[in-house]
Amino acid sequence: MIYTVTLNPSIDYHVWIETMTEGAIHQAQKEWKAAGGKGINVSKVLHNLGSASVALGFVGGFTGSFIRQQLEQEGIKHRFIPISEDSRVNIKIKAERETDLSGVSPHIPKEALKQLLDQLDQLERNDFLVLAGSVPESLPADIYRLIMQRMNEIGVHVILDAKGTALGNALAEKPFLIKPNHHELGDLFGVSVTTPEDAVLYGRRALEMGASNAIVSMAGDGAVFVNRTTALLAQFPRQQLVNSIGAGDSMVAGFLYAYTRGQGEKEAFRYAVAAGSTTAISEGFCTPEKIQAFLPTISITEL
Ligand SMILES: Nc1ncnc2c1ncn2[C@@H]1O[C@H](COP(=O)(O)OP(=O)(O)O)[C@@H](O)[C@H]1O
Ligand SMILES: O=P(O)(O)OC[C@H]1O[C@](O)(COP(=O)(O)O)[C@@H](O)[C@@H]1O
Repeated sequence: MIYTVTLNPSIDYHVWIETMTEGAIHQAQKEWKAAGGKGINVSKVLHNLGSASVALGFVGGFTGSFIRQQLEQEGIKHRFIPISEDSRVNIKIKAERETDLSGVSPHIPKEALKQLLDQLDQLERNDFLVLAGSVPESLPADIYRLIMQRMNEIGVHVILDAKGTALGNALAEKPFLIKPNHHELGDLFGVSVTTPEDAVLYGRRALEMGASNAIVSMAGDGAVFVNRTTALLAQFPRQQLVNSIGAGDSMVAGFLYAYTRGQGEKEAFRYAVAAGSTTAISEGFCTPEKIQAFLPTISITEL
């Protein structure tokens, strides 16, 4: 079974305005509200592709009720732990460029964390667990590392999509896959990652620190896959970005979908890129049809 953990779910409030002017009152032209947070997005994309998963994490208040309801309406299984404070709202303003405003995280009580750890202790050998997104301040900063230590005892494969210290200190627990974007990978090593060659170099450093596989996404410039034996670059024809939200999460879901259906790393990587890109160039998340149409446009070369 595939499980996703979202420690900090959100309602993503997407709003379209013509021009953003500081200090002005803006009239929205269009809006769209979706249950979000990285693990939840991975569960949504897996569901679109026909793979079941169970979404775990903390939700609370009226915003938490919306998140639960939306997953239930879409037929996505969840075992969220209730908390008393409201889940956050993340605002995505689409004008000439996109501007994001992430809401304040709710407090996660110690008992709620214990409940999550108890749930995770029930996972079974060879399950896949996606740990994705930011860590609320009330949780230990090394929570992903602590969870992974427990998962390693069971034999669960962990996919980690995190940044900063939450990523850095969890690498030693040997995640099966990490998916930093090039900025996040650069931040980890205090450098700037701007070319595929940089992505291979620093992706390999992340492997030396413990990861088994790494996808380094580079937005419209493609993506790099590295493990101990291979380094691949995926490229595709440049297209107009429509929605960057959830593109990275779609990559994680795409890789997992293809890999758990027996595809090798190269084909799973190709599928991941097609999933990420079709989310990025259309409204709403990727679908199997859009992915199938995009796959032949991707070229994969060895670096
Ligand atoms: N303008 C674009 N055109 C096509 N694909 C894109 C574009 N922007 C992003 N993507 C796809 O989404 C993936 C993830 O985007 P990126 O911005 O690197 O990650 P994240 O969303 O995690 O920050 C990229 O590797 C690529 O496949
Ligand atoms: O937990 P974080 O890092 O604040 O990110 C949460 C945000 O990331 C998203 O999951 C989108 O992530 P990506 O664009 O990286 O795929 C949004 O749904 C959510 O608002």
